[in-house]
Amino acid sequence: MTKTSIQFKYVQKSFGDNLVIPDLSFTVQEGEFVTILGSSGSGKTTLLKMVNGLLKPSAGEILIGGKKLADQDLVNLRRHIGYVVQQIGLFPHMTIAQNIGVVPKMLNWPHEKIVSRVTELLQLVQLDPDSFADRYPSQLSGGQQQRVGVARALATNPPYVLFDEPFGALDALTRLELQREIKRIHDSLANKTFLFVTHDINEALFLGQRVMVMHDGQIEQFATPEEVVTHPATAFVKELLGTVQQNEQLWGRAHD
Ligand SMILES: Nc1ncnc2c1ncn2[C@@H]1O[C@H](COP(=O)(O)OP(=O)(O)OP(=O)(O)O)[C@@H](O)[C@H]1O
Repeated sequence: MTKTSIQFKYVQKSFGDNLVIPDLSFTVQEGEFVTILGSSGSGKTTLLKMVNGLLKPSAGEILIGGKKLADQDLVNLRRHIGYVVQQIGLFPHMTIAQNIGVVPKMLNWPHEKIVSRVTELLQLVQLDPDSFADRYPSQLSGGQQQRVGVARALATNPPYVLFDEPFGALDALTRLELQREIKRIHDSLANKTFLFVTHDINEALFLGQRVMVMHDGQIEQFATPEEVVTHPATAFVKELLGTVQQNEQLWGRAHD
């Protein structure tokens, strides 16, 4: 039986007079990989930040694992929610191992447990522990740093992981490689709910078991990639998909 993991009920968010999210309701099931796609300023980051309590809704209710977010201790909640962002913010003066182990250390895990968890996570994100554990962030490529960011977010084995444009700054090939990796990681970890914000339509369609298309703080469509492609629900979704087709046509023409 599927279990509800994250639920928004009539959520509204304003910044001052600016009503960014007028009325948002949706449900994500435990273990789902949901991608959130939308134009710039459509409220995607705001949505993610409301899930981990960095922002509070102006009205409505959010439930995480069936419990009201408003009633939960935020420090404790964030330990159960991994967060990966584009500017991943590794600590420059700490080694890769120390960066990944930062939260376990804060939680007073024994040293041996941290070392074995860091090794396991480096292997999971396909960075050889012998070669990478003792390096510093500046000695890694952008793609490798993002892998460390993913490892760090998974350190305490959180049931929920939020990704905000994690691969946005990477070149196309590295991006493709990391997309495959993140899909493999989701498949290999049981019951982890991933919410993944992206501007990239192909990325959203490739990764998401369901894709949420947002525009002006509202959901235009929330469906499987197949459904989105074959039955775009609104003119906006159609237009968005049209941009990909247009790119493909241009590409085709360039290679005629
Ligand atoms: N802290 C804030 N104070 C005031 N306005 C904000 C704040 N955070 C976001 N906004 C506004 O809310 C709207 C939605 O922003 P948000 O960052 O959620 O969009 P987004 O879909 O993630 O955009 P992008 O794809 O460009 O990152 C924007 O108009 C933004 O200017």
